[in-house]
Amino acid sequence: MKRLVPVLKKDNVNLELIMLIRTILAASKEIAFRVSQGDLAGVLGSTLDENIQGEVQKKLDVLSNQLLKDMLLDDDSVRAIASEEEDFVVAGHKGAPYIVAFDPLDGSSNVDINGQIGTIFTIYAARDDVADDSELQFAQQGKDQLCAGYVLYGASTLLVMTTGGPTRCFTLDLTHGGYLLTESECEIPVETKEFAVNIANYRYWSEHTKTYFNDVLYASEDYAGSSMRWNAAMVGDMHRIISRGGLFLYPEDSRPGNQNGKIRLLYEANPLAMLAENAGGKATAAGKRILDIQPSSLHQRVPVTLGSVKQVDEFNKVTVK
Ligand SMILES: O=P(O)(O)OC[C@H]1O[C@](O)(COP(=O)(O)O)[C@@H](O)[C@@H]1O
Ligand SMILES: [Mg+2]
Ligand SMILES: [Mg+2]
Repeated sequence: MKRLVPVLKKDNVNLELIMLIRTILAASKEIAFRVSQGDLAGVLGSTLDENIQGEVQKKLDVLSNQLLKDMLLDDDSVRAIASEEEDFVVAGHKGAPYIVAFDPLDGSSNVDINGQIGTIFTIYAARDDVADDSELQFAQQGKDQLCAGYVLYGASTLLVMTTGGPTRCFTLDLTHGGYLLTESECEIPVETKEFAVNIANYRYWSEHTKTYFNDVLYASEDYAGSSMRWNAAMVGDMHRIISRGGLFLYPEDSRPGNQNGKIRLLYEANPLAMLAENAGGKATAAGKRILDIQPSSLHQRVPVTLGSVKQVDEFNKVTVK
């Protein structure tokens, strides 16, 4: 089985970027260990604090954020970082080449039930035309990501990553502690009958979104025999789609603050959109290619339609007017 670094070298990834990726993965191994210890290490449960999104932070949200933040700010190739759990951009090393954004723990509501959780990350080139700690560092379109990936803390710890080429899957080998290549080129089937959505939100959806469910998913013969899955962790739903196809939906809805849904552009939608596209899938927001969206704020949300090309197109045909 091929190890991570030789694979990245063969992909012509420069050494400095390889070293930065290794920093992120070193933090992910520490998080994987803490997650596996669960109550033994007292890491389950919530804190009394809220993040800028108004979400009560889990202890593991805070712990995984601190691990990534400390290791990244210790890396002298990092100019700045942004995180779901940090209100603002945190400056790193002056003149350094890269900036990193991350969702330290995706699927937080699964922490206390031993459900699927993960870490999502993305790397861009640092901008020299704005201040190191300016939000504008991260006002870059998703198509300019240098690297995007997630680590899934499931039965096995998996890394799914692209550096602009194929989306590849690596498995953490606990015997020597390294990630080994287990899927060289992930491919999302163009057409499937599986979809992922929190159906409990139906009442808050737009008429167009309801029409897609009523007329397409529930009524059309094409979807007879289809099945629904919802992991309550986008990384988990994403990994199923990377593995066997399907559609992930988090539409906008009428609840306060959800006019653009729940998923954050910078450290959730953009990295997963790049992985999906490089695996032959598609990722849109209200019909627009997510990777073409010009970001306007650090924690902005976008409605997400991601997965098998045929299903994404069908959803947009019905819902985008
Ligand atoms: O609670 P809901 O509405 O089902 O939302 C679940 C979604 O929220 C998220 O958990 C948000 O991410 P965080 O856990 O990182 O806050 C997604 O992973 C998941 O797809
Ligand atoms: Mg998340
Ligand atoms: Mg999170």
